[in-house]
This record gives sequence, structure tokens and C-alpha cells, in this order.
Amino acid sequence: MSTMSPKCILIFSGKRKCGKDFVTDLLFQRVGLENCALLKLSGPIKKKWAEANNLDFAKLMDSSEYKEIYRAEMNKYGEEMRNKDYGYFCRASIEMYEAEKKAVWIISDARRKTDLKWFKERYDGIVKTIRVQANDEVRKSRGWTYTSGVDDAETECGLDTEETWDWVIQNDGSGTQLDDKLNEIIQWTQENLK
Ligand SMILES: Nc1ncnc2c1ncn2[C@@H]1O[C@H](COP(=O)(O)OP(=O)(O)OP(=O)(O)O)[C@@H](O)[C@H]1O
Repeated sequence: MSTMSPKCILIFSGKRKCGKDFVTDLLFQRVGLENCALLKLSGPIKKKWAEANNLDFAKLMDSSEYKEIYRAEMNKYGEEMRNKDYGYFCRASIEMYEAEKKAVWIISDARRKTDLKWFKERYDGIVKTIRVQANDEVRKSRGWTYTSGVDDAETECGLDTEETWDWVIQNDGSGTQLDDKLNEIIQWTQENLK
């Protein structure tokens, strides 16, 4: 398939164990794999880290405990690179996930205001931002424990003061809120694809 310009870009953010991967995986399946690329800005960070340290890349990418051992160091590397060039991982993830073959891009893990800025600057008018939230008790039940140096770092808190989310999803695992919001997002996406 040839390359194309994206028609919708959906950027997700949220704290550890709020369910970013769960929510974006659902959306990815519902929008349809043929239309959609699911990008993780952490993908190129983890790939490089796995290669340099002989680690299991797939295990760094899943929701297991494995990545927690390396999280602080990976975050440090990610922050250093972003400070030099805030678009570095945005460009690297577009390439890594071959996003230019697809019309809809879902980015599951924005962490900084500059992650949003980079996409908004380049793809004006087709970017929507979504914050996923879960209360701390629910996050704990999913395996989260507060870790100093991780939970108080820029990677976790950089978007706490962002106020202009297009959607906020409360993903506490109950009720129909998640489905309702996903349906609104899918509706916007389908309108842009026409
Ligand atoms: N609405 C939900 N219903 C059931 N299980 C959920 C829901 N949301 C998340 N989970 C589960 O909670 C766990 C953590 O979710 P997930 O990996 O998506 O979080 P995350 O925000 O991506 O975490 P991290 O920042 O650590 O990557 C997973 O096992 C996932 O399946």
C-alpha cells in the first residue's frame, strides 16, 4: 500500500494503569485494523533499550511487571532525547508502526505537552486528544503501586495540568461510560473518513 496523509489522529494520555492500552486496543479493533495504525511513542524507546541491553522487546511492550524494572531508566533516556528534540519519538513511532499506510492514527501514550504540540503543529485540524483516568484504588487493583522517581516524574505528571482534552474517559471498569465515549470518538473518526 502506498503512503497517505492521515485523516484523523487520536492522542491518548493517562497515568500508569489507568488503562491506556486497554482502551486504545478496543478502539483500534473497533475502527478496524485496515484503516488504523496504533502507535506507541514508547515503542522506539523500548526497542532501542531492548537492543542495547539484550532485553525482551515484546515483554517490555506488554502490561506485565517486566517493564517496571527498567521503567525509571527508560524514562530518563526518553526525557533526555525529548529535551534535545521534542519530535524525535513522534517521528520514530510513525516510522516504526508504518503509520503512513493508514488513515487513522491512534497514539496511546502521550506524556508531555510537547507530544501534543508536535502533532497539532503538523496535522492541524485533524488531531483530537483524550485523557484516560481511573481512581487510585482501581489502579492499585490493576497492579499499580506508587513509586517515587516514576510517579512524580515528568513522564507521569507532564500532562496533569493540560485542560483542553477533547474527551475525558473515566475508566474505572464499571458502567457504560467507556463505551459511550468510544462511540463518540468512533463517530467523529467516521465523519472525518468520509
Ligand atoms: N475497563 C477495563 N476493564 C477491565 N480491565 C481493564 C480495564 N482497563 C484496564 N484494564 C486492565 O488493567 C490492566 C492495566 O491496563 P493497561 O495495561 O491498559 O494500563 P496502562 O495505562 O496502559 O498501563 P501502563 O502505563 O503501565 O502501560 C490490564 O491488565 C488491563 O487489561
